[in-house]
Amino acid sequence: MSIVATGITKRFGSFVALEDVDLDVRSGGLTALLGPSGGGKSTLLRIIGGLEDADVGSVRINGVDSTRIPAQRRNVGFVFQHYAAFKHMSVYRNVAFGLEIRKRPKAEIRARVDELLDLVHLAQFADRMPAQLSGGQRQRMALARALAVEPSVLLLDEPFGALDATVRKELRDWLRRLHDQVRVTTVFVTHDQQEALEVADEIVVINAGRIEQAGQPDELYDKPASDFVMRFLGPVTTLHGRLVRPHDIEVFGAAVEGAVQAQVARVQRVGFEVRAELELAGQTPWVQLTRGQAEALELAPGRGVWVRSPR
Ligand SMILES: Nc1ncnc2c1ncn2[C@@H]1O[C@H](COP(=O)(O)OP(=O)(O)OP(=O)(O)O)[C@@H](O)[C@H]1O
Repeated sequence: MSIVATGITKRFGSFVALEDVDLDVRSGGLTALLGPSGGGKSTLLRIIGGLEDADVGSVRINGVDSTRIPAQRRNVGFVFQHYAAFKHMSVYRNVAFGLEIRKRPKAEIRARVDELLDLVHLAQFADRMPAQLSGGQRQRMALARALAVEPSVLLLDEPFGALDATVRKELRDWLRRLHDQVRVTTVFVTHDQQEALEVADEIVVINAGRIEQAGQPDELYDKPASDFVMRFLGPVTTLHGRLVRPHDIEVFGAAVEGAVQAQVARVQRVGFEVRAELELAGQTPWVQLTRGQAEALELAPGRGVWVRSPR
């Protein structure tokens, strides 16, 4: 089920939240809307889902013009950062809810809910109440509930935003695997570039109401269309007046062709990597090396090295 949003403009009073935005999400993909806070990601997601109306523009879901179709009839599943579970219902009933109000046969509901609880690894918690789950388990329940009614598209707004770093990391791996299994067209909002790079097939970078660039993760990382995208997707430093990735700078212990001499100002170890701040003709670029590279170069403050910028 593809999603095509065309010429979307949305204002709140005189504030322009989205300006003439075009988005094309292919069927079965996992697409991240990535960008800084306030850029318009959630607004775009809400417009796709029908929770918000665009002032101008249209939304087509699987070829059908959905612009005027209310949210309940768009057949989309939503998961938000702070998921509103039914507190007085068990995990099982929370997941079954959408099917029960659609008056599906009991046996069918049971089979579907069991299958979903297996899928989100919550089968053993079916009888618990939401308050007895961890944050990560609750978000998995939310995913199961959203998937229960077989939505044509799944819209996730910072689904792991409220969880700590370790659980976030676990859930991203899990979401990737889950998506490989169910293949439902999914759009998720995140401001975390690592999350987008690890999980998404396609990343759409949104800033100040506009799309900066859309493409596959590697494409955006290797060929950013603007300094903004380059900065947003990973660490950068300036060498010879040009924005480059610190790990793309080559460092040598002796003069080689195309390299210029610099002096090591500071060396910092961060886990498995080493960052060295250099002094080079009044500039202070920094480079990122492996521990092995740093040891081979005997990197230490005051040492002279030769650096070559990436092509
Ligand atoms: N209902 C509203 N009324 C007024 N302004 C709004 C409304 N909803 C959103 N905005 C404004 O529109 C802009 C875009 O908001 P949006 O939530 O889409 O951004 P975002 O990129 O998702 O950011 P975040 O990650 O912080 O949620 C923000 O400046 C926000 O304050």
